[in-house]
Amino acid sequence: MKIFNTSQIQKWDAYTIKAEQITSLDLMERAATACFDWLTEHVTFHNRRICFFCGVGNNGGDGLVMARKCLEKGYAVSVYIVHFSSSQSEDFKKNLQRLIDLKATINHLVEDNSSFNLKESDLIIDAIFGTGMSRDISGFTSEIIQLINQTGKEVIAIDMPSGLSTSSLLKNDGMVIKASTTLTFQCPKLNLLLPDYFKYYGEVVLINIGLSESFSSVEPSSMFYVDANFIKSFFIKRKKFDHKGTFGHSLLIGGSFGKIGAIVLATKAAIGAGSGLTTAFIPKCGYDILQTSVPEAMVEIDNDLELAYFNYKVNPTVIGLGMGMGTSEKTIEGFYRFLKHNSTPLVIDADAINILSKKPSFLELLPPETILTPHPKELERLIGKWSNDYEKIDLMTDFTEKHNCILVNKGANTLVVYKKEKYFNSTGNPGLAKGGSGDVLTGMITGLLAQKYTALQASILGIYLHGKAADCALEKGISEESLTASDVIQHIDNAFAFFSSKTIKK
Ligand SMILES: NC(=O)C1=CN([C@@H]2O[C@H](COP(=O)(O)OP(=O)(O)OC[C@H]3O[C@@H](n4cnc5c(N)ncnc54)[C@H](OP(=O)(O)O)[C@@H]3O)[C@@H](O)[C@H]2O)[C@@H](O)CC1
Ligand SMILES: Nc1ncnc2c1ncn2[C@@H]1O[C@H](COP(=O)(O)OP(=O)(O)O)[C@@H](O)[C@H]1O
Ligand SMILES: [K+]
Repeated sequence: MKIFNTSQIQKWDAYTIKAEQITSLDLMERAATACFDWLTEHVTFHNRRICFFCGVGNNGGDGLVMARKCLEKGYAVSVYIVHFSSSQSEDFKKNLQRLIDLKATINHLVEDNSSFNLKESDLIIDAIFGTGMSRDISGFTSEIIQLINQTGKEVIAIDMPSGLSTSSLLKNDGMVIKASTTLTFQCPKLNLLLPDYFKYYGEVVLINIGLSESFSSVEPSSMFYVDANFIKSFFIKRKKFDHKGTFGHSLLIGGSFGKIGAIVLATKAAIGAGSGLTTAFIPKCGYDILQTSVPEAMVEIDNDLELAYFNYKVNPTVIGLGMGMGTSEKTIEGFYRFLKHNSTPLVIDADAINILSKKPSFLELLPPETILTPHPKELERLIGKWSNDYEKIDLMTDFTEKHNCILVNKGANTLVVYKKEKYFNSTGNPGLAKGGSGDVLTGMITGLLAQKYTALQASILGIYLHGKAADCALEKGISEESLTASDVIQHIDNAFAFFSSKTIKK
């Protein structure tokens, strides 16, 4: 799914209105009804008042429609109109009249009279500003936002938490509604994916309001939300006469004394992701462990306790390396010699990234489109510090352009950057925040790259399937707390089941 900015969203709304021959009022009714339906499924109305804080633009209009729907159901409702401007949108005015016709009590919040009283059990709906927020909020509107935040009550934001733009840096931290949930229309917005603003948007729910697909398929964007449909657009199904040679040979290089588990996990994950043949190249001390725990893999050995010579014999299609590798002098020297002679596509993780950070000259030796999978700390060592997410994305862009590589910044909504293109993951959960999860991801990406995927496709498919496998594990009853990296590997088949034609039901 493409990620659009405010002006593109406005164009999308207008295009849909024209294509479907509906009015903007109809579209507002549709959007607000979808939010109301979500509320009725997810919120308890018993012994509770729903307080709608509405601006005077179309976002406020959405709030008014929802308030009307609540009143029609007999729910307790209070409506507060925040008069931040003397001009009101036409659809706002029409919906205000419909609410007045229902004899609803409307509270008007203006510069000199902006106080309101909330009760303990009140639920707040934030419909002050949506995608039309175009400048810093000031005056009594900012006071209202601060007062709402101070109540500490549950807030559900409509489209955007008021005060947060769709896709520009927030200059005035603190002047934004802190929502526990944001019901955003049709597609995610950049600012609803960035870690910096999580404290404002909370859980993000995509509300389908039926905007025209023909618009989104032609409107250009360099930012994408990686969901199932996106994966389907390039997923390769297996054919009857395919054989193990069709799916490449993955070589996983890593491990050191005490960290053989990392390479075991990565090797299993490469096999689980569909690698045709898989070899692990490890220090001698891990030989029995690997042969016993991953009988499907071949094993070659290096020095006793750590990697030093990188003298494997196989001729792989792709190499994934760094997991549990350590950063001893001997390993660094061996890694350098390896890079000097290697031309096989690479997936680089963990200690191998740390070595590249220590020895930036090694970066020149990477083959084109090498995939690097740093977690935030490893990323910082590699590209330097950033003061906000926008700066981080700029630094990542520059780095990938300079070194012709792909960066996979791991975490919630893992971000893949390849030059101007940005891909945000939609799958995964905090159960993945545990040692070993990243080793599984590297193994999966390596196994996918060994097949017929491009480096960018393998990265995107890898992050999606990895997160999806973790989500499937939770659906099977495993808790976020107890989820292990091995559970993720065991559920890779469930993740594939969404795309693959033949699946095994567990
Ligand atoms: N279009 C459609 O068909 C549909 C739209 N939908 C809904 O509409 C929302 C977008 O509505 P919107 O464009 O009216 O913008 P909104 O966020 O309500 O605010 C606009 C007002 O705020 C003002 N303003 C801005 N910044 C300000 C500031 N800092 N301080 C003070 N004022 C400020 C701005 O003034 P201006 O910049 O024009 O001077 C203008 O008056 C969207 O999020 C969704 O909820 C859905 O119903 C689906 C169909
Ligand atoms: N809160 C979270 N939500 C979703 N995914 C997460 C979260 N925390 C971590 N992950 C995922 O778990 C993996 C952790 O990788 P990493 O930090 O390298 O772990 P390790 O090195 O211990 O294996 C990454 O794929 C990351 O995207
Ligand atoms: K809002």
